[in-house]
Amino acid sequence: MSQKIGIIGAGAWGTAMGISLAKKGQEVELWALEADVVESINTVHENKKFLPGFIAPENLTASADIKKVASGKDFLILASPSLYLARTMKGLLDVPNIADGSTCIGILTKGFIPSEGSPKLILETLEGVLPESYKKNLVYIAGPSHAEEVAMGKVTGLVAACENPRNSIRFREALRSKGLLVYSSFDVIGVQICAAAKNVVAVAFGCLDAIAEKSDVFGDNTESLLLAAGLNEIQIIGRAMGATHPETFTSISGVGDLDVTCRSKYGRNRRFGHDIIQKNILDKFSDLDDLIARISEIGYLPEGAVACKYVHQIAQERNLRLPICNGLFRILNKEMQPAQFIQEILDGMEI
Ligand SMILES: NC(=O)C1=CN([C@@H]2O[C@H](COP(=O)(O)OP(=O)(O)OC[C@H]3O[C@@H](n4cnc5c(N)ncnc54)[C@H](O)[C@@H]3O)[C@@H](O)[C@H]2O)C=CC1
Ligand SMILES: O=C(CO)COP(=O)(O)O
Repeated sequence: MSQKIGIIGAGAWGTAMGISLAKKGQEVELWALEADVVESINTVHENKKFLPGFIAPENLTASADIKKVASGKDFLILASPSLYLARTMKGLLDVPNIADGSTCIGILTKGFIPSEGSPKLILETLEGVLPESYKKNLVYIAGPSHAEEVAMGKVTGLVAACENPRNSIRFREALRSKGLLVYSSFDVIGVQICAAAKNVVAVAFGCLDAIAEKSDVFGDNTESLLLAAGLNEIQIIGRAMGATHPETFTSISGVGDLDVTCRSKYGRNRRFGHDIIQKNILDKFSDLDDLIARISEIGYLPEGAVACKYVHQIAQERNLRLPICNGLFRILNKEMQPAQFIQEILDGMEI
């Protein structure tokens, strides 16, 4: 039976998910901030700005009216970048099917949300904003899933994490197709940490990858060393923040997503690491706060740069030893030259 699905955020990932769902026959409406994105999806069935080259079925439509997109939907999928997610959600609280809790909500965003105290996880933040009935009922969806490959229908595995198994199963059934395999998890904290922190490691990986291209000292072996040490740091953060299932880190949402984000040609965090070394992209920013405030000037979205600020704060507050994440923080904050970076983190990391 066709279900009504709204997607908030027509970037590459929201659009690719919309294409996948529409191909399944679901009725999908996408909210786009940009008028030209609405226009291009509704006329030529392509998101020319964020996912060019992929044609959507006609049952995927777009609108600039966010409340209309959220209204009357069985499922609502949030796909905004972490910087805008909480603000965007607050604009939807008076939509009747959200106010009464009848729409099942899933989140695709990867990152942390700043707060007055310690940075928060996404579900924790949204639970603080949404009606009480959404507590323990939001579904967090992550895994190794570059938008381009999902839009192509390449076989992809996702994890739907929720403390209420009824909701993860509802999302699993709604999303799954021949190309999209969806598994359930109860470890909402572990899956969120993996999704946010792997982006930080992937920026560091991109730096190493660019350095290794011209190096007699670093190569593929060194990259695997960084990847394994990065997974170790992700586990340290996860354990400190309350991940409940150790196997999350070795699942597709852990090592799987870390691997694809570090190694895929589509990876933007990896690309950002490359651009730090090859294009001196940090030259135009004074420090990490300046970079985050002007992130759109990069021209693509490296969530790992934003998450790095919050991982650093969490590490300081909880006294966590994270040489890769903290080393990258010092680079992005202009406290250390990229050239020093790799050797320093290799000297300091533990596997
Ligand atoms: N692209 C991918 O392959 C995947 C992305 N994700 C995650 O999905 C989230 C969204 O990423 P993408 O779709 O790739 O983004 P994108 O880089 O393709 O698009 C940027 C998005 O930001 C929105 N935006 C810009 N300024 C805004 C504002 N002031 N208020 C609200 N929205 C604003 C744009 O409308 C657009 O939807 C991120 O957290 C990302 O880590 C997760 C898995 C895969
Ligand atoms: O989360 C992703 C893949 O699972 C996307 O990673 P990038 O943002 O680095 O492209």
